[in-house]
Amino acid sequence: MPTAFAKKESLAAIDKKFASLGLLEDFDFVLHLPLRYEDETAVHRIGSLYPGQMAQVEGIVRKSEVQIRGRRQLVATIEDESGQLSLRWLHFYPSQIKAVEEGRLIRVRGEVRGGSFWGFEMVHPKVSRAGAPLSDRLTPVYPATEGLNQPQIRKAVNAALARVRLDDTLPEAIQKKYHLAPFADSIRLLHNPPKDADTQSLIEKTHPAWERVKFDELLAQQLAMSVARATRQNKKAYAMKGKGSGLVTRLLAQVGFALTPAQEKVSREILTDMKRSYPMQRLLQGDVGSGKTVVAAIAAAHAIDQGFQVAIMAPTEILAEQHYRKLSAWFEPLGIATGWLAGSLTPKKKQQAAALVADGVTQLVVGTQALIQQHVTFAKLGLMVVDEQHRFGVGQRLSLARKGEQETIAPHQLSMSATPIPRTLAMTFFADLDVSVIDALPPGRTPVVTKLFADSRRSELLAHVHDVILQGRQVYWVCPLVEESEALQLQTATDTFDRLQQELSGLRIGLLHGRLPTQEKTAVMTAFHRHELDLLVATTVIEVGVDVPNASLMIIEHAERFGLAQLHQLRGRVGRGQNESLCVLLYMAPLSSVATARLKAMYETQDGFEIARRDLEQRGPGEFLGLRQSGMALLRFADIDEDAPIAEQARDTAQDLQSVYPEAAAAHLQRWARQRADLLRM
Ligand SMILES: Nc1ncnc2c1ncn2[C@@H]1O[C@H](COP(=O)(O)OP(=O)(O)OP(=O)(O)O)[C@@H](O)[C@H]1O
Repeated sequence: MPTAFAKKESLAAIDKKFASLGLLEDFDFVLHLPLRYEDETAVHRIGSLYPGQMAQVEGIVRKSEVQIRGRRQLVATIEDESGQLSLRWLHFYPSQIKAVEEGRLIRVRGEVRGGSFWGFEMVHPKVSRAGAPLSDRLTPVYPATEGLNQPQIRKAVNAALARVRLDDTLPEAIQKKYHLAPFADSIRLLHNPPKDADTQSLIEKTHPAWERVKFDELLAQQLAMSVARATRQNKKAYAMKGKGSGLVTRLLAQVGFALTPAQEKVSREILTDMKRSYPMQRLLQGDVGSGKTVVAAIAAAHAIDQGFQVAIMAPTEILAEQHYRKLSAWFEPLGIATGWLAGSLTPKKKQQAAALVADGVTQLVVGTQALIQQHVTFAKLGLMVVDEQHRFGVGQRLSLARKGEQETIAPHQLSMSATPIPRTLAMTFFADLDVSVIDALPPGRTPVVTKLFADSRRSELLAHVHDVILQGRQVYWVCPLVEESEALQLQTATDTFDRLQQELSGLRIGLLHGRLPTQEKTAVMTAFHRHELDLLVATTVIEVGVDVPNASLMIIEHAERFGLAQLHQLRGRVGRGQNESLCVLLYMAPLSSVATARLKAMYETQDGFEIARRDLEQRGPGEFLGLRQSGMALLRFADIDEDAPIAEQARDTAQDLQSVYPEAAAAHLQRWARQRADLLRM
């Protein structure tokens, strides 16, 4: 009896371990696909080994001894007719010493390392009897966890495979169209590769069976996004259809310029959304300096005019502060109560600001993520504008989504981004959003001239800086990016500042970097805005959104260290006024070919979409969209970079399925998205 009891106990413990891997139901096991495969189907010749290879060889033990080299270790050498291989164990039992006694013929398996003077070696290889029958198929290796071994997982997977039906969710027509392997065959093959399977393509995940699985996963993602969209359309929002008092018109008179046709078009799209009784979820894209702020202000004016509150959130205080400055200058004279809520406020001030928001006194509140903290409540939030949403972390985005959901009536949401996302990519990865694009710059902009300068021409450049400042303009000097170390980055910024103060004595120079206390940051930025500073030495904190039209010269030091999108954003800080502007990319020769291509792109074009296209070419969508850092890449099998073509097919298929085979779409989503629906929605 005690043994049976113990067995039962341990089964429960194993189930718990499986559960920790997300394996609860049969289908979870079915989709628990191998991480990789081990190839135990062949014995390699020692002479053919290469470093990094997982290999299996047979040979005679020529030498075997326990050595004390720093620590006690068992070292052996085996030999076949093609060469010799060293074996080493740092932990070993007496039985292992015996297993590699000199003169024995053994089989070993492990990773080939080294290539030193002594040749290749294997550390802690598995030893078995030479001449034992070879496996006739690849051995799957599954994602595991502490306390679960491969045979246990294999057994559980195969048991699940025997129980479930692996019906194909995809209609035959679709399978044919994209030459997809059947689902059931693919799954069985991946768990138990047959003898004649193409080993290489299984290991590299290019086998048709893998392609089918990736296709299905990406399809599920696409379907989930479109379900998210449908769900949103079933939610309630305030339909802002009233006539209002003409606040939008008064705002437009206040801003002092006429909208461009592009701004008019996107404003119309946004206002149309806000008149609907389900929440808007629109992404407003516009190249740097294209004038997104005024469009957000129009949306805000429309909501406020109908009695709603508006929140505008930006990822950094500098950016939020600037929005606040601009929007309050527009709205306050019109009698609209604006508020400011950011982390740097004293607790008391924060509380006061939050109380005014909660009471509905504040009509327009601007701030950072402090706006979505739990204790902040709104009397009647009608519109939430989020600038540069992709810069917020996943957690913040989730709480943003939830903030809306808590209310029975969700606010309309407008996201803004200065990263032009190529259309196919946007359709693939933001399929649940509507997208508006401001595709032309405001009039009267003189294009920024971009010049490449080798660092050796620095003194020439300093003379030019002097001239520009004497003409009453302002200058940005962007410090080199030091990605590896924030401390070093800071040091570089301070050094540059000190050096420029000497080189350009008599000029008013300020320093702005991420580590400054917020109040100082604000003070420096305000001084630059008011033209109390001539030159601003800055790190990339100024990358997004900073808008000082009088600044007409930008110098980017060590431009070769920056990414293309980043250079474009930085350059966008100048050329915002009437003055002719210049952006100087200072580089340190010699340049790598990638850096040359990047700088050349900057020199050749100013079109954000073209730059984005080239950036995408160089970096791939994962890096481009920042999905890796943001944790948005929630795919288990597909890779958004390598499998982008499959993602596009999946996107088209999702549309086909929903319109022609809605049942198949539902079944597919059910199969894949059961535990992931919450995450996929992001
Ligand atoms: N229609 C227009 N006519 C003239 N000037 C405009 C117009 N629209 C916007 N501007 C001005 O252009 C500048 C850039 O606008 P804004 O700051 O809104 O750009 P943005 O799209 O937010 O760019 P970024 O992403 O770089 O912050 C501002 O100084 C703004 O006042």
